[in-house]
Parts: sequence; structure tokens; C-alpha cells
Amino acid sequence: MPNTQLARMDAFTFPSYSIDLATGEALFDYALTGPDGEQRFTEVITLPVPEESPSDVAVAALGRVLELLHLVAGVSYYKAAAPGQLVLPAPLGPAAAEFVTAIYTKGLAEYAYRNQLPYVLELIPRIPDGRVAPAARYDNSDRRPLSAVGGGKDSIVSLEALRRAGLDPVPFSVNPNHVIDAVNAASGLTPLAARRRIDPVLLELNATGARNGHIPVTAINSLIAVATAVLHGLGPVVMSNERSASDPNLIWNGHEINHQWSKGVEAEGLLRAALAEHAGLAEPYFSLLRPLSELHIARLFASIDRYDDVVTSCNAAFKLRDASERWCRDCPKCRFVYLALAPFMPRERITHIFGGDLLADETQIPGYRELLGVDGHKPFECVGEVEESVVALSLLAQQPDWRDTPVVAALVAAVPDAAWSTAATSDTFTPATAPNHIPPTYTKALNSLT
Ligand SMILES: CC(=O)N[C@H]1[C@@H](OP(=O)(O)OP(=O)(O)OC[C@H]2O[C@@H](n3ccc(=O)[nH]c3=O)[C@H](O)[C@@H]2O)O[C@H](CO)[C@@H](O)[C@@H]1O[C@H](C)C(=O)N[C@@H](C)C(=O)N[C@@H](CCC(=O)O)C(=O)O
Ligand SMILES: Nc1ncnc2c1ncn2[C@@H]1O[C@H](COP(=O)(O)OP(=O)(O)OP(=O)(O)O)[C@@H](O)[C@H]1O
Repeated sequence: MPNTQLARMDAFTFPSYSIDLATGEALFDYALTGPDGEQRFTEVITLPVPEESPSDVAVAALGRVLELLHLVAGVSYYKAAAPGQLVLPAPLGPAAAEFVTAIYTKGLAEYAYRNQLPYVLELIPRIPDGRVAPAARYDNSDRRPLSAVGGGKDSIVSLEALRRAGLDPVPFSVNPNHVIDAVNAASGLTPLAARRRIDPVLLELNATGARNGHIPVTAINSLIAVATAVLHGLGPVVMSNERSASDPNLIWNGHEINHQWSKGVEAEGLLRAALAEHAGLAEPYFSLLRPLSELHIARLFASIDRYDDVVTSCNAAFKLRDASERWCRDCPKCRFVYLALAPFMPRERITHIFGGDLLADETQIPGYRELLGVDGHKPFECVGEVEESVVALSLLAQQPDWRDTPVVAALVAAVPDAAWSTAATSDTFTPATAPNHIPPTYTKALNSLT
């Protein structure tokens, strides 16, 4: 379909979804509609099939989780045109409606900012009138947790914390690639995996210039994880989203623009409330690392060495096409993770993990200046707060192994005096007391590591 027609699309709808419990394959249909006709899409998500048939209550709860997933996974296709009308297929309760609205507004905020589409930030879905039949309560909170594994340091820290606390986690990933497979192998635990296939038509439209941009992918992965946990009779989904994920990159038209919005605490609370209301789930989902800064998590990761040959946090390794083998060593996330880990490990060890020494490479200086708040705003990537970067730099400046490297020396000279005094009084290594959703049984897992 030519882009001129896509640009005239005025509504996005959700024609149907289905699941085949024998194969685990779920089909989610979407349509962009307008005066020139419609563009249909189908996303295919395949859940791992359990050995034992799920109970009737579990199947009913699964159906409700998939209804939410159908709505949330639509963002990938909505964004190809961003029509003004978002027409939901069925009535929703208030919590589910608030969650879905936030996914399409706050979750697409970076997309709206970069494409200069301010109306997306204020989208109000059209929801059919009617009452939603209340969901039966489903409480599996005392079962083994499903621990989402993304291949990076954060989920490794959670997996090890859960294991050490005797909570017997099941690693889980969506579309695990060779990095995630290797992390799971290093853990020695038996993982579960789901498959997700974006409709190839979307990629064709992208190639001819359709609107594109960041989407709240963690919300999609989270709901696939919750669906898998319900289908397999497992307990809560444990995420590894840190406290700085809740901080916006910038303010635009009075709205917070946060690249990591669906990793933040607001999204976590909205998802939990939607799952409780719409699917009856008692304790479905939380982030174990919510009180911790990225730097604190990096320090914890440094105390675990069984994953050094495989851990990979760089997003370029997770692209659907032309992925890098491991760390690309030239993106904000590689730069930030290197800076965050370096104070807590010998130079040889970190150079081995990354396949190179970023702090010896002067071409990295401009990228580090952004992370330190010297130039521009915090990059649209999964990186920590400016204050965390300054604290990491101040630690490196005190270490003989690091202080004379070209990048550390240049950055120490570039950071303004005021930043050093902020770093000196920083609470980076003090777990936040702000509210989180960690159940008491799991608090002890976190405490065992910290
Ligand atoms: C790996 C990556 O960062 N991808 C982003 C990139 O996509 P790119 O075109 O370079 O490659 P692919 O990932 O192979 O995607 C091809 C196109 O497919 C569409 N698409 C993909 C996944 C999806 O869930 N929905 C989609 O619509 C999209 O049109 C792609 O062009 O740039 C894209 C455009 O800005 C981003 O949408 C791609 O981001 C992926 C969805 C992704 O998985 N990104 C995570 C690594 C990521 O950004 N994680 C965040 C979590 C933030 C959150 O709130 O969830 C983070 O680490 O901070
Ligand atoms: N493919 C995936 N399948 C399931 N969960 C995922 C996947 N990718 C990321 N996640 C989860 O989403 C959350 C955010 O991902 P993120 O990439 O920030 O974390 P990470 O890979 O654990 O660590 P790092 O920040 O070092 O990359 C984490 O809880 C992670 O476990």
C-alpha cells in the first residue's frame, strides 16, 4: 500500500484474535482503515505448550490475558499510520481502559515526539459501552516464579537472586536468540520460550517509508510472559526493571517523554491493576530490581562471574535482522553499561566481557559527554540517570587502573564542579524507599543480594 494511502488512514481496529491450545499458537488481527480501503495485519505469538493440560480456571484467565495482549501488541501496527481513532473491540473496566490508553499515549510518547505527532499523546480510545463479566479470582502466587531473561546483566542479577533465595525460578524469554540461549545455558536452569512473529507486511511498509519509531516493547513481552505463566500453572512473572527506568528523557508539550516508559513503575502498576481487574490474577507481575539504581545493579552483577562469556546488554544484538553478534561497542547502552561495570571489575575482566576497552578509545568521548549531561539530553536508550554516570566516573577517577585512561581523563576535565558535589551526596547505592510492588516473600531474595 503506498504511503499516501497510509497517511489517510483514519482508524485502527482489532478485528479478532484466536488461540489454538494444542499448538499454543495465537493469532492477533489488526486493521488500519480509511477512505482508500484497509490494510490488515496478523501477528502470530506462539506460547510454549505445557505437558499437563491447564485447568478450566487457568484457560479462562489465559483468555482474558490474551484479550489485553491483543490490544497492547497492536501498537506496532498502529504506529505505521497513527490514525486519530483507536477503536477497541469490546468493553473494558476502568483499570484495563487506563492501562490500554497509557500504552498508546505514554508508551508511544517517544514515537510521537520524534514524528512530531502531538495528538498521539492525547489519544482517547473509543471503547464500546457495556459491562465486562467479572473475572474469577486466580491465585498462583505461591508457585515457582517465571523470570524474564533479556540476555543482559539486569535479568541475570534477578535470576541469581531468586535462585539463591531458593525460589526455583523458571527462565523465560520471547524469541530467544543465541545470546539468551547462551545465558540460559550458563544458568543451568531449564527455560521456557515463546515465539513472536511481526507481520512481514509491516516490514515491507517500513521499507517504503511508513511511519516508524519506538514502541513499548516491555509491555508486550510482559503480557506474553504472564500468559505463559498462567498456561503453565506458574507463579508471578519477575521482571528486572530498575528505578531509573521511570525517569523521563525530556518534557515535550507538557508531557513526559520516556524511552523506557513500559519498564517504569507507573506502567508496572497499571499492568498489575489491569490484570487483577480483567483476568482476576492475584499476584501476576512485579519488578524485583525496582528499588535499585543501574549502578547498584552493575555492582551486584560484578559479584557474579558465571555469565561473563555470554552476558550482552547491547540492543543491537536483539534486532530482528542484521543483529550484532554481541556488544556493538558503539551505542549509548554499550557506553553506559561499560561505565557502570568498570568501577567494580578489573580492566582485564571487563575488556573480556565487551571484546574491547571503551575507556581507552577517544572516539567514545562525545557519546560519554551526553551520558554525563555535558551535551544534549539523556539519549533515547536504556541508560541510567546522568547522576549515576557521574558517580561511576568519580569512582573511576579514584582508581589507578582507570584514572589515566584517555576517556576518563577527558571526562573528568569536562564535568562541571556542581556535578561532583551532587555525586558526592548521591543515594545511588541506597535502595529507594518509594513504593514498589515486590511481595514480601520476594523482598528477602533482593535483600540476600544487596
Ligand atoms: C533492537 C531494537 O532496538 N530495535 C528497534 C529498532 O528497530 P530496527 O528497525 O533497527 O530493527 P528490529 O528490532 O529488527 O525491528 C524491525 C522493525 O520491526 C518493527 N517492530 C519490531 C519489534 C516490535 O516489537 N514492534 C515493531 O513494530 C519496527 O517497525 C522495526 O523497525 O528501531 C525501531 C523503531 O524505532 C524500534 O521499534 C525497535 O525496538 C524494538 C521494538 C525493540 O525490541 N527494542 C528494545 C531493544 C528496546 O528498545 N527496549 C527498551 C525497552 C523500553 C520499553 O519501554 O519497553 C530499552 O531497552 O530501553
Ligand atoms: N526477549 C525477552 N524476553 C523476555 N523478557 C525480556 C526480553 N528482553 C528483555 N526482557 C525483559 O524486559 C526487561 C527490560 O529489558 P532490558 O533489556 O532492560 O534488561 P536486561 O536484558 O535484563 O538487562 P540490561 O539492562 O543489562 O540489558 C527485563 O526485565 C528483561 O528481563
